[in-house]
Amino acid sequence: MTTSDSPRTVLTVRGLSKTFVGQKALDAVNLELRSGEVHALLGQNGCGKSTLIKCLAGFHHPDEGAEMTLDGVPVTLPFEPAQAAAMGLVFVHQDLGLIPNLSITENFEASRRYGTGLFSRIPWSRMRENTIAELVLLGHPDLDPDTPVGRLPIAQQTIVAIARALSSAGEGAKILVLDEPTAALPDSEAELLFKAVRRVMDRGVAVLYVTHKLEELSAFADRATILRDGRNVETVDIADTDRDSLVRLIVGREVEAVTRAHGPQSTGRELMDVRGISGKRLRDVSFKVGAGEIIGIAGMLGSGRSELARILFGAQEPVSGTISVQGKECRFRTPRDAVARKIALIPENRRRDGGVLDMSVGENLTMPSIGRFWHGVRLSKAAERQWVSQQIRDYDVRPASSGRLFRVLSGGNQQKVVIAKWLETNPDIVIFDEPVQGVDIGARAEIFDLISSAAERGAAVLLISSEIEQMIALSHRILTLRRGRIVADESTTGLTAGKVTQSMYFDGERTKETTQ
Ligand SMILES: Nc1ncnc2c1ncn2[C@@H]1O[C@H](COP(=O)(O)OP(=O)(O)OP(=O)(O)O)[C@@H](O)[C@H]1O
Repeated sequence: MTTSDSPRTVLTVRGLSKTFVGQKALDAVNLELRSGEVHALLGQNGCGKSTLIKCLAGFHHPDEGAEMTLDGVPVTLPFEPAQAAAMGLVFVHQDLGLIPNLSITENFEASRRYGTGLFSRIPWSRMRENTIAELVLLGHPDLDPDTPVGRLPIAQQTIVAIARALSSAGEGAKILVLDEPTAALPDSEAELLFKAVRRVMDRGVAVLYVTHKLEELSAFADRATILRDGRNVETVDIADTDRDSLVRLIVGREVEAVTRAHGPQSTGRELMDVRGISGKRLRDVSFKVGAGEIIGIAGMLGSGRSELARILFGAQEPVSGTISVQGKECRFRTPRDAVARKIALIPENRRRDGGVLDMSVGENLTMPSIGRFWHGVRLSKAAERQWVSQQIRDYDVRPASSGRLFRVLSGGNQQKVVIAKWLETNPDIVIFDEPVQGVDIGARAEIFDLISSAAERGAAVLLISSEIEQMIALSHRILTLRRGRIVADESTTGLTAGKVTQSMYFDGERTKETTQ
């Protein structure tokens, strides 16, 4: 807590339940937020964090019987999103909702006037001044309000989204809710965001902060409320609670920290040879990967990591260079070509690229493996059902229901479905792009096991991740990309996260965002 005033209770929520068809997502949840605190909301995937936030935002209406006060005054439930904003509750979701081609000022204005005659008779100079004022309050006088937001690094885009949300609050912001703002940020950029949020706390705003990254909490959060299966477990002071205790409260059992999980080194059988690949960002990228080998790929956002994944999976054609699989040169025009060569990609953006939102969990799981249930001209529905139930159990997808739409699964459970669906095709080469983004502390360990087992089974694994320490723990080698080029290719024996981070950023001239 950094504010000098003694904290007051800003928000109380008592007995809040939310029932969806066939499922109680929240069961009599209580929450109390104080002015000037960062209050973490923690829990496993599917425990109800987003549902609670959406109830606070007026997006979901809670079941009858809940009570809420704001600054001691009872709030009439349910309310609509516009009322939430007018009461001073502001939200920054993982999808920041910014329009990349518009300037910072235009993004501020777009959110304010959305639906009421966009850009008609706008006093631009005043708008620009207001935008600058809001950015200055967050400690960013350096941000030019005329810059298109798509050109900013993600940390600064998040700061713009926070500034915009704060500026949109009717009576002034009382509560800022941040839903996993660091999920897509490399650890090295998170501090920039924390600094901005500390300034928000200094204004006496209560910050409700959802994260799965427990290591962030000690430097940043004051208290945490932990949910499990839609119910309160406990509210704790972070300063008095060590990491192991937090994990126990979240998961309900001990979870081993990631150990160095290297299985046997490459068997020496080369599976893929990438030579001189260039693309929009990539420049002359070459490497080989063998059966049983895990290669970690490090790099800042924009370094070309995800472009590399797309090219190797046939989702983008390279400008030049060759890809050979098991000694045979291949030209991938579409992902179908790559799948035919037994390549799988677990993509970064699972909602957009990973699963079909309006198909069921079962249909998503069987999509790439459907061939195994055809016996001649007959599709064995019973065998398919049995297989789907088995996958749901093996990958611990919650709730364990094959008929549920992929769209309504929590983020981490969507990720488990996408991983299951691809690993069950028995790929020779698997590319994981940020596989544990948004995944809870218990399921992370399971996903790391799945990555190791894929290599132990003889697959070649490419692991793109912003979590450098864990990537070193799992991989045999790390390739570091900077501005589209491989700048380091190192064995992980004795390699430190500091050294990798330095290669990611440092080329004599530190990038602007890391020096502020
Ligand atoms: N619109 C909906 N219809 C039906 N069920 C839903 C809906 N939205 C959420 N759920 C269910 O409610 C439960 C809580 O989901 P929620 O998204 O709140 O979890 P979460 O704690 O935010 O998870 P994560 O950490 O993975 O984001 C889940 O079982 C989810 O499937």
